[in-house]
Amino acid sequence: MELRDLRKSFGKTEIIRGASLAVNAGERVAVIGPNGAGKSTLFNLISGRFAPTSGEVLLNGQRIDGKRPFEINRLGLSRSFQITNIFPKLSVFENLRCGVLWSLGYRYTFLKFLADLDDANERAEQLLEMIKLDKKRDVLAMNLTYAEQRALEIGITIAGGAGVILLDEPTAGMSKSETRRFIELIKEVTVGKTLLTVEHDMGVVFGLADKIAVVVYGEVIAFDRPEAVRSNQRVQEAYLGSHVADAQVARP
Ligand SMILES: Nc1ncnc2c1ncn2[C@@H]1O[C@H](COP(=O)(O)OP(=O)(O)OP(=O)(O)O)[C@@H](O)[C@H]1O
Repeated sequence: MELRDLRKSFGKTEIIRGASLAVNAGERVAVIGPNGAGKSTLFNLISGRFAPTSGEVLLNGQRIDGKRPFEINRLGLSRSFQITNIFPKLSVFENLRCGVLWSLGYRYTFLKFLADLDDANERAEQLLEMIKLDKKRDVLAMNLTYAEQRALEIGITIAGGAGVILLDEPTAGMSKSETRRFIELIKEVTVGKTLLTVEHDMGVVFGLADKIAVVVYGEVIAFDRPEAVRSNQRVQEAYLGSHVADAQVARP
């Protein structure tokens, strides 16, 4: 997955200001940066929610910028849409099956649907075990705990077998012990896949990431192994600068 001099303006304000990044297949990357730096906007550009103002996004060497989210999904990039994407009144198994069928391109093609239903059921059963919710197979999604719902969301995200997975703060709102377990789960289900997460929690960053991309004012100012990023002068200055700025804003 590669970004080349990516730019995005909202009105007259340039929010993404020439971001470049080359993520190798199979790497787990945490995208960090101060509030408002443009991390979510970058994810929106990669997943096709927004079209860039200029620059390129490549997936497996193919340009995907300007394509629609479902087209990008079919090309092998899947983004978690948080728990709003879960059907609360369907069971865990049914939610996963929907994820599988959607990824196979089903909408209302009923005959095709019936022919392939066995495969979808089998895949949904596999996913159920992968996200460790097999004991909750027939529980309605709305009756799961928060952490279980987030696990289900990951299951739906990986349902189609995409090679590149984007997760936006996957452990947000979890307790420390839930977070620890969840990091392990994410690692397990993304083995061999390329993973990008937007993350604020440094425990998650260092527990999960092979590499860290630091976004500041719409640019990737560092992209390296965690230890190297930690000692990077520019990163320290950017974080210190933003903390000082926050503290000044916070002062009455
Ligand atoms: N659709 C939009 N229209 C106008 N401005 C936007 C839009 N989306 C984001 N922005 C602006 O772009 C800037 C970057 O926002 P973004 O959400 O990408 O930052 P972030 O790094 O994800 O922040 P946080 O860590 O707080 O989630 C912000 O100033 C935000 O107000």
